[in-house]
Amino acid sequence: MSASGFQMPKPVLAVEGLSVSFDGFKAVDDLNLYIDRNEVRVVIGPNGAGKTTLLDLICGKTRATSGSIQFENRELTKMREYDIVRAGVGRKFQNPSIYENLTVFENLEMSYPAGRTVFGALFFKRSAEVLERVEQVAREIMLHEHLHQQADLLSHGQKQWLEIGMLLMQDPQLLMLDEPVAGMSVSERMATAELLGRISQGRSVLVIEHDMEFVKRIAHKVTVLHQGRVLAEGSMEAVQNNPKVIEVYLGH
Ligand SMILES: Nc1ncnc2c1ncn2[C@@H]1O[C@H](COP(=O)(O)OP(=O)(O)OP(=O)(O)O)[C@@H](O)[C@H]1O
Repeated sequence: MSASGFQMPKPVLAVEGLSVSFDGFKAVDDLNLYIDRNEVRVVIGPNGAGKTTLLDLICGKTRATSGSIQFENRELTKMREYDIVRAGVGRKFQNPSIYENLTVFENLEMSYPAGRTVFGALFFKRSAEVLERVEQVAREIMLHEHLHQQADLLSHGQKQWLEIGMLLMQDPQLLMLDEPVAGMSVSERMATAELLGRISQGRSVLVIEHDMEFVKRIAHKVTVLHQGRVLAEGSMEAVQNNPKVIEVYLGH
């Protein structure tokens, strides 16, 4: 606490001294990263910098060799993948994993957390609460007019939004997205930038992205990874003008 008694809000995610080695090769090397609520953080860096591995570590897919990942006062490095999801961490991979033969509505509905008991999961009903949540999320992801459309008929961008919607059904406090606009049209990119701005309200969003125009549009702060370490961090402008970043990444 400072002399004035003002206390900085604690970051939602605090990654400290995080390392992972694969056969002696350090893919992530003594990494520190802090993300606040309402923040959209973008991680950039050359191929092999450790970006995907960082997300794998946070969601429990890969186990850290050392270091800690504190998420809302819970230590994620000791938790199973499933429990990390339940703790409020959602992750979208590059390829959408929606059910193509189901409607938008059904895809969203089945992503609603089905209650805490086995009984709740088995006798899950279309309660008013679920309906309301589906409609709310569908509006958020711009698919409310497509609720009863089969998912395979959606555009590539709409499929990506649907998957984001499926994650939002669980109301994660941290949402991680790996190259969310890959393959999208210009107008879909613009709409996705606005979508990310909306969904960061009240939560934290961590994005891996190579498209610098898109990064500029969405990032509150940018972290540049290089060889598993943080090379630079700050505003897009500061990072873009950083000679070390230009040398290893942006100058190519
Ligand atoms: N399970 C694994 N076993 C061995 N090596 C791995 C494993 N996962 C990642 N690596 C290595 O770790 C390094 C970092 O990979 P990572 O995929 O995290 O990079 P990235 O920054 O996401 O790159 P890209 O932009 O190409 O996706 C690479 O050299 C990769 O080959």
